[in-house]
Amino acid sequence: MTAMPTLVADTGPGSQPVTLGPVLSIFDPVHIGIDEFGQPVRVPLIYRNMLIGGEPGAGKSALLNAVVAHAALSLDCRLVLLDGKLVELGQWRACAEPGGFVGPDLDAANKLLKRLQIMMDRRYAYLVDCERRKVAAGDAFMPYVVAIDEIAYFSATVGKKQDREEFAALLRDLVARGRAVGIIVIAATQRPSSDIIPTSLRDLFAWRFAGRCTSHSSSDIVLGHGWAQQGWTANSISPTNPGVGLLIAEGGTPQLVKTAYLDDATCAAIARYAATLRTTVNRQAATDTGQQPGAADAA
Ligand SMILES: Nc1ncnc2c1ncn2[C@@H]1O[C@H](COP(=O)(O)OP(=O)(O)OP(=O)(O)O)[C@@H](O)[C@H]1O
Repeated sequence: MTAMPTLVADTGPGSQPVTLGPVLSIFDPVHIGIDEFGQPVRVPLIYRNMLIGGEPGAGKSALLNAVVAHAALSLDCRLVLLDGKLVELGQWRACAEPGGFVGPDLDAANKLLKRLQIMMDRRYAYLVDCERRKVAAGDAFMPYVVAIDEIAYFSATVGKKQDREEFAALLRDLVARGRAVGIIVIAATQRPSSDIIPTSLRDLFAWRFAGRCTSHSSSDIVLGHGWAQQGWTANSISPTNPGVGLLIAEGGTPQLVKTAYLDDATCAAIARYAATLRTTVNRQAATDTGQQPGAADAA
């Protein structure tokens, strides 16, 4: 695990400081579950994106929550959450950036993605100035984890066509260009169809997880064309086994995974702990530098 500082929370006048930590790092691989041999499956997410698809109840939100839990506990990254269902990621709201949680509101989602796009452009300008190709651990610019549940809600369900198309274009740009500047997109959909995930978008996700799918073709839409014909299809996963799915990495072969599951109470407890850590570290940073978190991006 990447070494991170232990933090001391000041719990108020007259009380003893409480030591908080340890914490995680977004530069570490994220534990997402176990493989069919019971071995842990850990995926490096930095400089990568993850697509999660599958039928309703397949376990997509559970996987998304496991990844967001790691990100929330990683004080070296910022969190942005777009939740078309409001309650799937709602528990992590206090861990998100100020203004970084959007519920079922397409206008707000587009505004947030536009802000990220501007920040991405500025980060690229900075990298060009420094003659570098990507952000690194310890940079003034922290990685962002952008979690989206559910893509189709914003890109195909609500609002005006023009706004939905704007959402799809902004998402595509973030997924295509965000990696080098530390923007990691984790996006879930219960509609793995070619209108929601065209091949050109799918191929930009280095990690793809297909929970149970209703057909071979929707499994292929997540994993990549031709895998079902070779016997790798999320259509064969039992509907009574949520959380099981096929995970594929760029250029790799699918592997069967049972994802880690955090129930609501556990998510809430981790979220409270992570929010306390984040408040503490932001307060310390403001005291030490006189700057608010994210100041490097605003400069
Ligand atoms: N890894 C897991 N282990 C055990 N149970 C799981 C796991 N993942 C999901 N489940 C169970 O399946 C249920 C549905 O999971 P989840 O809400 O993540 O599905 P989903 O694919 O996001 O569904 P929807 O598209 O309808 O939101 C959970 O409430 C939980 O009971």
